[in-house]
Amino acid sequence: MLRNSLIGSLRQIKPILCSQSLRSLSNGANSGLTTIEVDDKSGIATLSMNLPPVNTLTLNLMHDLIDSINQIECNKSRGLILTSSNDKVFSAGLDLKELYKPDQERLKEFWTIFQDLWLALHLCGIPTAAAINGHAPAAGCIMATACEYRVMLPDFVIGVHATRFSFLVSKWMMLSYQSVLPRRIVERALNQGKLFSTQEALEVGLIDEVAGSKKEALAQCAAFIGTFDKANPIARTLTKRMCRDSDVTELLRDRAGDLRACVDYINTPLFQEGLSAHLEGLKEKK
Ligand SMILES: CC/C=C\C/C=C\CCCC/C=C/C(=O)SCCNC(=O)CCNC(=O)[C@H](O)C(C)(C)COP(=O)(O)OP(=O)(O)OC[C@H]1O[C@@H](n2cnc3c(N)ncnc32)[C@H](O)[C@@H]1OP(=O)(O)O
Repeated sequence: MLRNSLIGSLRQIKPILCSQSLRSLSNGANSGLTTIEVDDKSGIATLSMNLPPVNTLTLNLMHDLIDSINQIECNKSRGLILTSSNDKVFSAGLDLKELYKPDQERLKEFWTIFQDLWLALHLCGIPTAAAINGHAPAAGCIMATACEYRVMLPDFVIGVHATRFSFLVSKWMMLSYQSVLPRRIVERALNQGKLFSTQEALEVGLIDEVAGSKKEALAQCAAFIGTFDKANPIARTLTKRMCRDSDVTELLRDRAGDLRACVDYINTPLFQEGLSAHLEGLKEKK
């Protein structure tokens, strides 16, 4: 919807054609893996991921997230807060089972929808914030960095630890990380495969605030969204897009090339062996 129009022209505002009223958000044709609650007073929408046990980004969850982001934008909510219904995990990142000995066509679909989700979050016209109420490794962290503000609960971890199991990240994922953290910290953290504790994440600036509870985190995100009250919404949206233009263009200029590179890499023995060991490690943890 709004995001798709940007593929043609990043600087243009697409007229909002949606006709649903603000309070009538439903999950329509999606699989029900997300819920949307709109606060009557503030008009802010809370978008919760709800795929037990750990909100892995499966094809269906990513589809539902994109659908929900589009609905929230179309219904002219004042802002979007991304969070999780699970009280220990924000999101465990991409569904590793989709990457292990994958069916090639499904893998292409999977990677393409991951690109779509990143674009949907990155280009969302309204203010966005993440209430990180649990662990946020890998793509869980990338989703949070695509939002404009991050509030996290104590005693969890966040970061992109891909190199620990011989994964690479695409340049657009690195840019997302780099839009929040200084380049030298990103370089070191990506190379180390570092997962930051909540306190470390606050100290380096990966998150903006720590909250004592989910309720507080949601309130802090809402307060952040309220800071835009004096800005004209259209001017704000255009300015946000201008600020994000180079990162988004990096992906849009060659989406097919990114897809090819990822599919090729995922099919290498290096990747598959690292992934197999990682999956074993997750099983042995029990
Ligand atoms: C040019 C570029 C080239 C190439 C690109 C190539 C590659 C692309 C990859 C790019 C970057 C990667 C992005 C990703 O997001 S990969 C996903 C990485 N995520 C993880 O490694 C997280 C793993 N999970 C955990 O660490 C823990 O589960 C977590 C989140 C801390 C929660 O812990 P806990 O509450 O104790 O829960 P369990 O560990 O017991 O997990 C419950 C259950 O879920 C299964 N599971 C967990 N995470 C995943 C996952 N990501 N995918 C699939 N399944 C997962 C886990 O195995 C348990 O299953 P069980 O059946 O045993 O109950």
